[in-house]
Amino acid sequence: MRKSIVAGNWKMNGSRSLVNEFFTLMDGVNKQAVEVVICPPACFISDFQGVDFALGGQTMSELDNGAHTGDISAEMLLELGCRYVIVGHSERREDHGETNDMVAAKAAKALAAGLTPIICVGESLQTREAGELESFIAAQLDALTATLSASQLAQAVIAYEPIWAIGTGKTASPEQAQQVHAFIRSHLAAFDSNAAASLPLLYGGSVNSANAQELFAQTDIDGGLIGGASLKVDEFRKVCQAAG
Ligand SMILES: O=C(CO)COP(=O)(O)O
Repeated sequence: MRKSIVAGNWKMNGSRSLVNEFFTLMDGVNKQAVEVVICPPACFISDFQGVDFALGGQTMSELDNGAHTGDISAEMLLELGCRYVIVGHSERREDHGETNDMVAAKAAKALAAGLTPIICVGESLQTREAGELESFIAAQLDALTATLSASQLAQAVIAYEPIWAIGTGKTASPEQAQQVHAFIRSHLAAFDSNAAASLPLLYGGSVNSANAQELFAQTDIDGGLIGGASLKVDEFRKVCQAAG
């Protein structure tokens, strides 16, 4: 049985008062059935001390330390109590020029340090309409399998986030999402069938309490990576409940 995971990516949103509202998040959520993760801006991570859900960073450096202004290391995230870190979000790829190889290096560094990377992949509308969806995602996955061992891959999480569905209110249909998740799993199976079968695959892109249940019910969808709907505690709790 693969683990169900619902991760909230706050992006560059939130405040200390929003953090305080999230101390009740797990009321009525079945903790045995779903692993809940909040990835706030790094400056708020330590304000979550004592919560009964997991914490994650939104990005990290592939380097250990040094003269890299503004960056944060795996060790620092661990020291703040994180167990997860998002790597390769399309917004990082676009805003900060992160390449497939850089994302793979970050994932490898996270795993070596003992963090679970939530590795994001996903295509733009232009790529999808050009019929290049599978080759585009295959290239993103191939960079990972060129860098990670099979046992490392088995400890990672992959999130499929079609760029055209992020923050647009335009969710992939459950069938569209399932189709890509099945492709990801079968592509990774050529590298290592055990890792491909056991790896949690999350869907992200305009998930909310109204559509979560149907998405999470798909065979190869093991939970979600949630943006906008993770900023309201009542709404996010319902999304977590839909996975458990
Ligand atoms: O990018 C996302 C999560 O990482 C998805 O964002 P939305 O849920 O706001 O579409």
